[in-house]
Amino acid sequence: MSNGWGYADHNGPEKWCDNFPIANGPRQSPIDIQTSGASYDESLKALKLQYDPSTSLDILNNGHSFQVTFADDDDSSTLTEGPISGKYRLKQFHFHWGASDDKGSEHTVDGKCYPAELHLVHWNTEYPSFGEAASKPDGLAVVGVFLEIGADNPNLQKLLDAMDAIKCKGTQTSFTNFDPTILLPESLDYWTYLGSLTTPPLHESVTWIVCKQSISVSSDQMKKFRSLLFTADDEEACCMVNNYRPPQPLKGREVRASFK
Ligand SMILES: NS(=O)(=O)c1ccc(NC(=S)OCCc2ccsc2)cc1
Ligand SMILES: [Zn+2]
Repeated sequence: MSNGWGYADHNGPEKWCDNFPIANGPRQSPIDIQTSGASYDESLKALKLQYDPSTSLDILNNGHSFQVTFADDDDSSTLTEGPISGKYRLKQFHFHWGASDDKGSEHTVDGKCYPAELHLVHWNTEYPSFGEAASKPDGLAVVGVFLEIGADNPNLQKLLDAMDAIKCKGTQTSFTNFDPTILLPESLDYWTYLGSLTTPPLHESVTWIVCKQSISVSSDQMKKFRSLLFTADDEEACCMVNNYRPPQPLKGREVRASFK
């Protein structure tokens, strides 16, 4: 059985450098965002997220998280402005979460962990495809949104309802007419820095855009995330929890804030 990467002791973040030496590179993600070290940059524009719900295709358990994939063969769902130049197309969104409500996010803020983090993954249309863009220094832009324990979030319900159909690794189901805009917080104030994919292949190709404001999720809704499995239906069941990489060294990078 291939010993692919994962989040267990034998194949987790501390072992990724064995097969992906960039894991110890100069611009790895996530990071701890130390708010006192973030500098306000008045030249940063507001994020412009324009998503067409008809581009949502399906929801997949890929054995590391669950992701909703979007048609990206035209500019129907894009990210522009913000810290980036040009136009980036939405490819997919997914989440990272913990085994309990006290952990689960990848980025942290002054050492604070959140129970989950949403990543909206976009690729630079300067390049012909996601796969081409994924290895370029300006190839990707990921918008990160923290989930914080509070009231039930009705905007997560369609995702939660689909989870019964994608319990095991490799399962997927149609997931159409979904507008990811409903997952964004009211304020789009953000921190931004140059980083990487937070899972192998860990390409240092991501402009990270982390929203300051979180969205809510209830403890019960988090339990539904934790009902997913890392494993396929013919394997011993292993709950999909703690699928997050811990913060990585900043190595002198600048973190800018779009807000005072
Ligand atoms: N957690 S993350 O947002 O940094 C993030 C986003 C995408 C991916 N990887 C994807 S979508 O890979 C698709 C396969 C691929 C193709 C070229 S490089 C990887 C990994 C981590
Ligand atoms: Zn992610």
